[in-house]
Amino acid sequence: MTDKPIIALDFPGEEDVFTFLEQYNEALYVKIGLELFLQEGSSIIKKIKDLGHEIFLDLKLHDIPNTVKSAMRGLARLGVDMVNVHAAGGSEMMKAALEGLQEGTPVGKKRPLLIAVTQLTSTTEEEMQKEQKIMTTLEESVLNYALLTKDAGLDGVVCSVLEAKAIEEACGKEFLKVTPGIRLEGGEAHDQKRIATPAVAREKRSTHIVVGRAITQSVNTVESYHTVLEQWGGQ
Ligand SMILES: O=c1ccn([C@@H]2O[C@H](COP(=O)(O)O)[C@@H](O)[C@H]2O)c(=O)[nH]1
Repeated sequence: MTDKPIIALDFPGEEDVFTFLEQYNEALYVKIGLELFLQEGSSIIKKIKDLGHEIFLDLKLHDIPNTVKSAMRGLARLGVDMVNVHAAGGSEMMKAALEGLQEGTPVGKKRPLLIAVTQLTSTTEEEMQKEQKIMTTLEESVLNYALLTKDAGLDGVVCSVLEAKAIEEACGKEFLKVTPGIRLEGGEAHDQKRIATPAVAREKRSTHIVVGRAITQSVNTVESYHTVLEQWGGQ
C-alpha cells in the first residue's frame, strides 16, 4: 500500500495546476492525464518534479506493439514514476511496452512502474456485455486482464476497489491495484460507476487510490486531501 493518495490533476492548463499545488506544504503524488498533457506537453512534468512531487503519467496507451514500445522508450526519459497502457491491447503489446520502458530508462535511474487498465471504473457490467460483447461478469473480465497483465511482467493494474481483493488473491500482494473511482461518503459519483470510499479501498486491499474531483472540486481542497489521507490511513 502507498501512503499517499494520488491526486488526479484534471485541470485545463498549468496555471490552475500551480495554483492548486501551491496550497500544499508537503510532497504529493499526482496524476497527469490526457487533458493536461495534451495542453502543456512534457514540460509540465519537469516543473512538477522540481517541486518534489511524484508523478503517475496516465496516458493509457493502446496501439500496435511496435508503436507502444517506441512511445514507452520516450516516456521513460521523462522521469515520471508510473505509466500505463490498456490491457485490452493484449499481451504482446504489454510486453513491448515493458521492453520500451526498460530500453528508454537512463542508466542509473529507476524504471517507471508500468500498469494496465482493466475495465474503466466508468463501465458497468451491463455496458461491458452490451457494447464490448464480453459475456462474463465484470469481475471475471477484470481478473482475466489482471492475469494477462501479470503474465506479461507488468507491475499491476488499474481496477476499481470492488475487484481489488480478488486480484490480490489471484495475483499476489505485491501486484499493484491502483484504484480510481474514489468518493468521500455521500459524494457525487459524476461519470464513475464503480466507486468506493478511501476507507473501503484500504479494507479491500487497493495498493494505491486515485482521487480527482473529491479533492480538486471541493470547497477546501487541502482539507479534503487530508480527510482522504486520514481515511485511507496514510501519512
Ligand atoms: O478506470 C479508470 C482509469 C483512470 N481513471 C482516471 O482517474 C481519475 C479519476 O477522477 P475522479 O474525478 O476522482 O473521478 C480521472 O483522471 C480518470 O481519468 C478513472 O477514473 N478510471
